[in-house]
Amino acid sequence: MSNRIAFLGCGSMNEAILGGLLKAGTDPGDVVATVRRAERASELAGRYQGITAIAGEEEPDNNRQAAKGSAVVILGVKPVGITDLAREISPALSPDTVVVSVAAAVSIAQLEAALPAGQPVIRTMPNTPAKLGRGVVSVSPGTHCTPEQLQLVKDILRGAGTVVEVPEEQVDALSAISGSGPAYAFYLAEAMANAGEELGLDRELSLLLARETVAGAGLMLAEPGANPAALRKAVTSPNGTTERAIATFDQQGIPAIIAAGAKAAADRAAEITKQLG
Ligand SMILES: NC(=O)C1=CN([C@@H]2O[C@H](COP(=O)(O)OP(=O)(O)OC[C@H]3O[C@@H](n4cnc5c(N)ncnc54)[C@H](O)[C@@H]3O)[C@@H](O)[C@H]2O)C=CC1
Ligand SMILES: O=C(O)[C@@H]1CCC=N1
Repeated sequence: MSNRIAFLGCGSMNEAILGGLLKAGTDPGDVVATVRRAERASELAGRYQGITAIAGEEEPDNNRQAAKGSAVVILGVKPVGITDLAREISPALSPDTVVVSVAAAVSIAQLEAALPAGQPVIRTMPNTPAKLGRGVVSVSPGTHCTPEQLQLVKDILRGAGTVVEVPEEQVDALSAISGSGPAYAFYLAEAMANAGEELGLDRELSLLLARETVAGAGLMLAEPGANPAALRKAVTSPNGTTERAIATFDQQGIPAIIAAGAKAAADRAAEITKQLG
């Protein structure tokens, strides 16, 4: 078996994983990516020198070509298209190719039903900081995935960030925190930038302050053993300005609002799973 990794459907998420893996030292010669449009294939091939990118509008069997002979294929299309893609590549898969899905809400059972009997499958839930090697990626092995195959995929995904193994029942909850979570952090930065403007700062300055502050705080959180509550307390002088801000957030119910948002994300995943039935 080769070392080849195929990224089928290389949009935001699969490109982020691909970027993280290359940054961590994966040989670009071992990477093949498929997309729909030729323009996007050229963009990827230009950005990541040495990979192969094949556009469906030029080579309609691009996904099968890429899957054939690959050790691992990573399905990165939208949930609604993923079982069709699995069926499409089935004739090109060797029995020991590990099929990895990054799709939210698509169950291992749904994936396995669309693939040849006995095909090893791993359901994952990554996030976009994978691009910098700072993502979180969950793995949940399917029925036919051996411990060695799971280890191989964990070792590969480590290039994208922290790998955690979770039972499939926990993926929707995990997705509501780490899968969607980067968007929550960016949303906070947007809201802070707007707040600064309302306080009279220039738009550009306010955006710079918000970006650098959220990024700097993120780096502190990334230090080993970091505790968000302790870090927050270190900024909060007794009877000072931060204390007043946090008290206002608490009074206005921000923690409950965040919990409600996360629950809505997890509920939506369950709803999509049912719809895809
Ligand atoms: N964007 C994110 O932060 C995260 C996304 N995901 C999952 O990743 C998957 C993809 O999401 P995004 O990357 O955001 O979407 P996207 O739309 O950016 O990427 C999908 C890509 O697949 C291509 N594509 C569609 N059908 C194709 C086919 N038959 N053959 C080849 N290429 C095809 C599209 O042209 C597009 O470039 C979804 O299933 C989503 O649930 C999971 C975690 C986080
Ligand atoms: O919004 C979504 O459905 C995907 C899954 C987690 C992040 N993005």
